[in-house]
Amino acid sequence: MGIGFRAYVTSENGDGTYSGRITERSTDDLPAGEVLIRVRYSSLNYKDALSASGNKGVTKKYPHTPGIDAAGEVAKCTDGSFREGDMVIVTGYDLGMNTPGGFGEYIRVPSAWVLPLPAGLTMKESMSIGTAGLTAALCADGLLHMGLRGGQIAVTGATGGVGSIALSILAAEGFSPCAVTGKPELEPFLRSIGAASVISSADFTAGSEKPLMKPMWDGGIDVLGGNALASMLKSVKYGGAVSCCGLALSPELPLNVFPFILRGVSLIGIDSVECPKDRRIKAWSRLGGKWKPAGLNELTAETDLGGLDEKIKAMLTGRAAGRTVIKL
Ligand SMILES: C=CC(=O)SCCNC(=O)CCNC(=O)[C@H](O)C(C)(C)COP(=O)(O)OP(=O)(O)OC[C@H]1O[C@@H](n2cnc3c(N)ncnc32)[C@H](O)[C@@H]1OP(=O)(O)O
Ligand SMILES: NC(=O)C1=CN([C@@H]2O[C@H](COP(=O)(O)OP(=O)(O)OC[C@H]3O[C@@H](n4cnc5c(N)ncnc54)[C@H](O)[C@@H]3O)[C@@H](O)[C@H]2O)C=CC1
Repeated sequence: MGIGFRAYVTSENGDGTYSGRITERSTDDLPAGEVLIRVRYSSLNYKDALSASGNKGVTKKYPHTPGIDAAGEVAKCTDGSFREGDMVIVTGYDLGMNTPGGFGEYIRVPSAWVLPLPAGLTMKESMSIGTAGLTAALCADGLLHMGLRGGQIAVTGATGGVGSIALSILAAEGFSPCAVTGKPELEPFLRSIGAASVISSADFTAGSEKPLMKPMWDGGIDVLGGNALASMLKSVKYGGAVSCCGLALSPELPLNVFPFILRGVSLIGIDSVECPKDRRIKAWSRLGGKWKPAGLNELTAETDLGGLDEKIKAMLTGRAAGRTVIKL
C-alpha cells in the first residue's frame, strides 16, 4: 500500500489560467523508478515558476507537481545503488518537468538521476545552491575552460539565483565580477556576495543598437538572453568568452556575427538539465568546497509549501532576489 503525502500541485483552471494547491497524494501515484526519496528540502528556480504557471515548453501535462530540485533520504531503492536512509540530491533531468518533482514530500526517480549529498553541504545548503548554483558553477567552469583567469566578468540577472551564486564563485576564483542589475537598491547585497562593481541594466545596454560596443569585459555570464546577451557579446574584449544559460528576458538573440569574427569572442552554451554525471559531480564537489558561497545563509529565504504562491509570483515579475528553499 502506498504512503500518503502532501504536494503542491498545479492544475489548469479551465479558462487558460493555472493555480497551485496543496493536495494529498499517494506514493502509488508516482511513476516507476528505482529510488523512492522522502524529500526534506526543495528549492525554487525560474523553471519551477514557468512550470507552476502553465508553460507548456516546460510541462506538457497538468495536474503536475513542480520542483526541479530535491534533497532527502532514500526510503526505498530497488537496484542496490543506495541504502535506505542515505542522504541524496536530485537536480534536473525530467524532475519537476513531466515527472512529479520536489514540491512533494516524496519523489520516485531512476537511480541514474540520484547523487549522494555532496561533501561539505547539509541538505538545506545543497538546495540553497540547487540547480541555480550548479548552473552558476558550470558557467564559471566554462570560462575557466576557455582560459580566462582574473579580469572583469559581467553577470546579468545578478540579484537572482544563478546570478548571485555566479558572483560568489567568480570572486572566489579571483575574478572581478561586475553585477548588472535593474535593482540599484540591492547594491549592498550584490557587493556582500562578491560583486567588485555594479552597473545598471540601462548603462550595460547603452549603445546596443550599434554593430559592436566599446570593449569592456574580459568575459560574461548571462541569464537573460535577448538584448542583454547581445549587448554582452558586443562589449566583450578581444578573445573573451560568455557563458549563456538563460532566457529570463527573452529566448531571442538579436545579434550579428561581428563579436565572433572581428574579436574572436566565444559563446559557451550551458545546460544543467542533461549535464553528464562526471561534470555534475565535479561541480558539486567544488560547490561543497572552494566555491561554497560564504553568504549562503544570507542569500537564502526559507518557506514551506504554503508560501510557494507568493514566491512564484515574485519570481515571474522579476522581484525575486537570492534563493528560496522549501522545507517539506
Ligand atoms: C533549469 C533549466 C532552465 O531553466 S532552461 C530554461 C527554461 N526552459 C524552457 O523555457 C523550456 C523551453 N522549451 C520550449 O519552450 C520548447 O520545448 C521549445 C520551444 C524549445 C521547442 O518547442 P516545440 O513546440 O518544438 O516542441 P515541444 O515538444 O517542446 O512542444 C510540445 C507542445 O508544447 C507547446 N509549447 C512548446 N513550447 C511552448 C511554450 N513556450 N509556451 C506554450 N506552449 C509551448 C508546443 O506548441 C507543443 O504543443 P502541442 O499542442 O503538443 O502541439
Ligand atoms: N541552462 C540551464 O541549465 C539553466 C538555465 N536557467 C535559466 O537562467 C535564468 C535565471 O534563473 P534563476 O536564477 O533561477 O532565476 P531568478 O528569478 O532567481 O533570477 C532571474 C534574475 O533576472 C532578473 N530578471 C528577470 N526578468 C528580467 C527582465 N525581463 N529583465 C531584466 N532582468 C530580469 C531578475 O530580477 C533576477 O535578478 C532563467 O532564464 C532560467 O531558465 C537556470 C538554471 C539552469
